[in-house]
Amino acid sequence: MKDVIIATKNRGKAKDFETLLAPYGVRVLTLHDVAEDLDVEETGTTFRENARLKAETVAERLGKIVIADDSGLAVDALDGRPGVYSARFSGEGATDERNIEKLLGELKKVPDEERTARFICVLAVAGPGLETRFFEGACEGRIMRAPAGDNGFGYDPVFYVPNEERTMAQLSPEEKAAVSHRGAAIRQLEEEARGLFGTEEDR
Ligand SMILES: O=P(O)(O)OP(=O)(O)OP(=O)(O)OC[C@H]1O[C@@H](n2cnc3c(O)ncnc32)[C@H](O)[C@@H]1O
Ligand SMILES: [Mg+2]
Repeated sequence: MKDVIIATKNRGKAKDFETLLAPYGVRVLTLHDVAEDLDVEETGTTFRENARLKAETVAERLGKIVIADDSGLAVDALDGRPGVYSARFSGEGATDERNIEKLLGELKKVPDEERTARFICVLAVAGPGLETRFFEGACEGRIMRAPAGDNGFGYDPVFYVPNEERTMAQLSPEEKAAVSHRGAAIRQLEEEARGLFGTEEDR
């Protein structure tokens, strides 16, 4: 079975990738499996810069092809915040719960029709002798007034997906894969980088 290395320590993201890559019959490995000690500082100011930093640092260390995911939530009423700072929105020791609490607090006075937002995902693929390539996906939605649903991670419980009439956390993993920013980015990658997950015969 072919291994696909995702340069992440986020177990929620890793689960998303397992669902997304299930059709390819590959095994998803994360930093927890291949380089637990490695902590890449996300010093960039764009998703692209941070995705590049994570992918290239880990690819260099391992001497293998690596995919990194830098993603986040852009809220229109907050001029695109928290954006690249989504994971660290509530500061030191941020958790998904505290990030959601801060977000709902900042949006308290924002009326329903102005609560539009999007999830953004940039994937970087890096490897020895390869020029790093980028693939992007987005998912449009609205920020709820209270969390709903237990699936997913991060801001999923407060991210309402209009076409599904539910929050991202109320979707099954397969349903999320079909509509999410991460799903869109992976499909882009699949289209442009055929063979990365193995040939037809390998599957
Ligand atoms: O850097 P790695 O180790 O991959 O893990 P991370 O959680 O720090 O990942 P990012 O730096 O890319 O920050 C992304 C944050 O954006 C949010 N986010 C991204 N994708 C999401 C999704 O599918 N559902 C909910 N929240 C998401 C969530 O808060 C993430 O922690
Ligand atoms: Mg991170």
